[in-house]
Amino acid sequence: MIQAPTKTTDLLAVTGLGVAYGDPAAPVRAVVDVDLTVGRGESVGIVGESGSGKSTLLRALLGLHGSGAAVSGGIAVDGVQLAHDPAAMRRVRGGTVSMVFQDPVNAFNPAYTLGSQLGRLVALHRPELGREQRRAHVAAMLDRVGIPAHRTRSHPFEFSQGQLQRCMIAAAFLAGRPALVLADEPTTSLDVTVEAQIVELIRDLRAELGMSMVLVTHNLGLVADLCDRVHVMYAGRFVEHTTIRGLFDSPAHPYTRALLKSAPDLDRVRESRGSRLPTMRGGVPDLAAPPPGCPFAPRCDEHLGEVCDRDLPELLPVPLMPAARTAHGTAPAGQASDTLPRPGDVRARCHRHAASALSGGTAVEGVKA
Ligand SMILES: Nc1ncnc2c1ncn2[C@@H]1O[C@H](COP(=O)(O)OP(=O)(O)OP(=O)(O)O)[C@@H](O)[C@H]1O
Repeated sequence: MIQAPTKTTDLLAVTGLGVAYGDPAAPVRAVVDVDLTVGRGESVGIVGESGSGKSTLLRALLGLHGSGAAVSGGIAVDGVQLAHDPAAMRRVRGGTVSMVFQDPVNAFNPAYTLGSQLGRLVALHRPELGREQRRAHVAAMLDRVGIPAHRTRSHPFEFSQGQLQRCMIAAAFLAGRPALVLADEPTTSLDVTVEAQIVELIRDLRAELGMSMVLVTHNLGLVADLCDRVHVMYAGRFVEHTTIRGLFDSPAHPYTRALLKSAPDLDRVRESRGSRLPTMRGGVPDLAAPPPGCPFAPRCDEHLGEVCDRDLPELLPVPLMPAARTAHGTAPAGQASDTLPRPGDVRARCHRHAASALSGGTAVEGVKA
């Protein structure tokens, strides 16, 4: 049985992380100045549109960004700095920190049976186990994720996508003793019923084993199901950091509000009766030549004027809206009040909030943040 981590310091501490691809003279800045901490046993979501840099960020945490990328900033796991130390990164990759990839089909080698691939992983991360113990461990791993042990003799192409995703979850959560699992869109390739089963499996394994998780997704419902707090990412930067309750009840950044409005749900689909569902206008800017000022300004419905086009806003604490403050004092029965946003929980990168803080509540046209 894998033991839950016990120390209280942050397990993951990312500071000023940057990842740039391509020509250094005109780089694609896929991740810019990202700070991220994950405590022991905590689950943190990262949401944003396609192309906002989520997968690049996650891959960089394990040094999987590829040789064409320039990485700057710090990545510390358990207090050990990994960012510019490939040997240290190799020591934690797959062991202390493991990863669930988006596409389970391409994550396995079609030429080898599942048992041999999982067996090699176990041998790498549990060298103390002998051959028979290793076999038993692989069978137990598969059994835990709902795959019959005799399927160790099958090849990856003999499994459905959902079964393969279960196998990948077994590899990430159970082959070694990970303290942190990075999950990149773990349900994107699955239909809704299988998605629900996989979400339940991940939730159960985390509850049982106590590991931390960073979950990257464009699916806000998945974040609500699996995370404690969330960062919203746009054009390579974090633009909002909030609690799950804060995300849905009092989103602070205009981009977060636009994301929530664009998320399809059954009620909205029913109401629209064939008319167009709301979408966000425009697209993520070219990350090789982002607009000056706030990168969301050209698409923002709450644009304040020149300041948004000129100055990049800082990530600042957001004063809670009255509704969120009230909600905090009156948590519904069964709802832990610490899941609700508290003053200081929410930070957003938006001139609107800087203006509001400076003027005592009223947004001011053209204010300098
Ligand atoms: N290997 C690479 N070489 C050059 N540019 C890249 C590379 N990988 C990603 N990018 C660019 O980095 C930016 C961010 O891509 P990334 O895949 O991280 O976004 P994402 O938010 O994860 O999107 P998705 O949800 O579609 O995976 C995009 O502009 C993409 O074209």
